[in-house]
Amino acid sequence: MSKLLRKPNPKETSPGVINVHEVTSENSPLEYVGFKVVDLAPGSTYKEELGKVECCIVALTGKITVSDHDQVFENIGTRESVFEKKPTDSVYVSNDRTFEVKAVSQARVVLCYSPSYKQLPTKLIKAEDNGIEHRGKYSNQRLVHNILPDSDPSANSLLVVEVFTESGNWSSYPPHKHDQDNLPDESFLEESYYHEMNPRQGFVFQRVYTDDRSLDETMAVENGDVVLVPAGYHPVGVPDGYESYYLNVMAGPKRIWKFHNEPTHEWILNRK
Ligand SMILES: O=C(O)C[C@@H](O)[C@H](O)C(=O)CO
Repeated sequence: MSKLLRKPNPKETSPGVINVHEVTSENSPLEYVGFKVVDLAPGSTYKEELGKVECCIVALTGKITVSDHDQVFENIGTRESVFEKKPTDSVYVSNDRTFEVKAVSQARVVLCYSPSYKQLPTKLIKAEDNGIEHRGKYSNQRLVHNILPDSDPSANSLLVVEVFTESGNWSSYPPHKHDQDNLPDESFLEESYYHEMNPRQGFVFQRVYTDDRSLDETMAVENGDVVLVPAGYHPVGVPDGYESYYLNVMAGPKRIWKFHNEPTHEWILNRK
């Protein structure tokens, strides 16, 4: 059984609030990245008191109202399905605060966590503030929405990005890693992948492997699964006929995304 692949495990934690995934440092190999997926029925409320962690609340689908008890962000969220391929709204809440998420409509919310000690202002990250990038060529094309990139100083550790990969294409490819705290050449960042596919019966393949192959897992990933990347290269391949979506959370000791491509495959980038 894979140590890195997590299947949805829905549990109702309060009326209308279903915890679909929960990745913590206690139940995973990750120390810097925590992650939850929560489904909310209309009118239901998820509440949380943050300790020494910061949180980025992503309105994945549906409409929500978020409050940190000082500010209220009403009716945020822009899409019914991630495959509308438009950016969505998120809210950054710093350590030692409490927050509430109330569902205006049926909603799926992603909560991204990382340890944090210096309190920062709560911030609404509007859909229109997401940086949009088209990366790659040939069968290596993907669309990226940068929700919390390292160029945005709103968080202490968290980096959050969503990636759409077309049918028959590859992403997080050529294989790259960020598992050495060796700046300026490479940063150490753990990573989580929350996956969806369109149509939903699809699957993708993700391999997570280190140079010495002490970690080498190739996973068949289905709709709603989470893949953990404590270290190593982590490419994703998408079969013909299916589109792939994933949301990445990255965090580590320094908030810099500096990756290292696997040298044997770097030629992929240099094709004319
Ligand atoms: O460009 C991509 O294919 C997405 C990846 O960069 C992904 O966000 C990742 O692997 C981050 O390290």
